[in-house]
Amino acid sequence: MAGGTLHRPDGTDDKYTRGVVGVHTGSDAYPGAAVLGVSGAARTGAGMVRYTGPARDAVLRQRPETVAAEGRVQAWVIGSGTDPSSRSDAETDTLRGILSGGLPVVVDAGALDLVPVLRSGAAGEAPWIVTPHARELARLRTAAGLDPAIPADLAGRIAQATETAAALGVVVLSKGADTVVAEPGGMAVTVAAPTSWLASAGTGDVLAGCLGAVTAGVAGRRGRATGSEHLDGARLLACAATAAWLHGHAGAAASARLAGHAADGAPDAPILALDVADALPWAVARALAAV
Ligand SMILES: NC(=O)C1=CN([C@@H]2O[C@H](COP(=O)(O)OP(=O)(O)OC[C@H]3O[C@@H](n4cnc5c(N)ncnc54)[C@H](O)[C@@H]3O)[C@@H](O)[C@H]2O)[C@@H](O)CC1
Ligand SMILES: Nc1ncnc2c1ncn2[C@@H]1O[C@H](COP(=O)(O)OP(=O)(O)O)[C@@H](O)[C@H]1O
Repeated sequence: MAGGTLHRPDGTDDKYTRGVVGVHTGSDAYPGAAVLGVSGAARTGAGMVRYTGPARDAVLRQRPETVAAEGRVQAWVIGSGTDPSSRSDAETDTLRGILSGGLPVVVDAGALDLVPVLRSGAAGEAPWIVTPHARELARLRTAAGLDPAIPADLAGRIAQATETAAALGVVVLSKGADTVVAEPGGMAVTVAAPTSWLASAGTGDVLAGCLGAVTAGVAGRRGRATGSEHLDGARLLACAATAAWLHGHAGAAASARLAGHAADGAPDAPILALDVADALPWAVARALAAV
């Protein structure tokens, strides 16, 4: 699963070959989502996380290694912790600029509304991974002229994600206990979460950051190897599946750790989103050990 998408740095690497993630998320209403996404990206092993959104102070308090300045980026994360109904025109212009920049973009939560607007009638594919939960996917499908009904079973969710990916020309990561990833060419992968303690506020923000880091890393290494950092749908699908796996296993590891590996065998405990971010290095180590 992690073969080709994760990489143990060696003596030839620097922070740019390891991937720079640009995170433009959060708002006055939801600064925590920015902290969670930046933490998810940093803990997945990004070479650098740049943060360009409005929650700078909160982000730097939690993660002082974050670079809060514009500069080179290999993949973006946008939308987490934002509400399109209160977005300013200037902010919409900023998001449109990121989306039209040609780099991979993880599009979450409050930026999802821009995807059908920009992709309707557009030719080819865009290097974007949209990360809706069930209700956000229904909204996205309504805006794209597709049936918004939430499917009753996994087969229906796979068909729905595949259809959405083809219609919009983007990769779709449909969140839930089973995360379904589909790309515009028709390939789809399902990643089952090993724990449902993940169903708590903010874990999706951590996933978006984790996915940004995996994607930036793949783009950075591809750029060094081939001179082009472009990632097609199949590569973006592999990044998304890897991030879903890392996120799920980080959640399970955090849950087991917080249960204290109790002598009576109690295997798991509630987790918070930041616990998931903090356990991501363990999941990366486990995935790399399996390559
Ligand atoms: N600490 C923070 O700052 C956090 C900020 N968050 C942000 O809060 C904003 C609103 O997020 P919401 O997800 O509540 O927004 P939505 O407006 O999409 O969700 C609201 C409604 O959607 C339904 N819904 C939510 N998740 C669902 C699911 N998985 N399946 C089916 N229906 C579902 C529920 O009925 C809920 O009342 C987003 O921008 C998000 O990024 C959240 O991520 C939580 C943590
Ligand atoms: N029942 C569940 N079992 C396992 N994982 C779940 C379950 N429900 C949600 N998740 C995962 O938790 C995360 C929730 O993300 P999201 O709905 O965006 O929440 P938030 O916006 O609060 O971060 C996703 O990664 C999703 O796949």
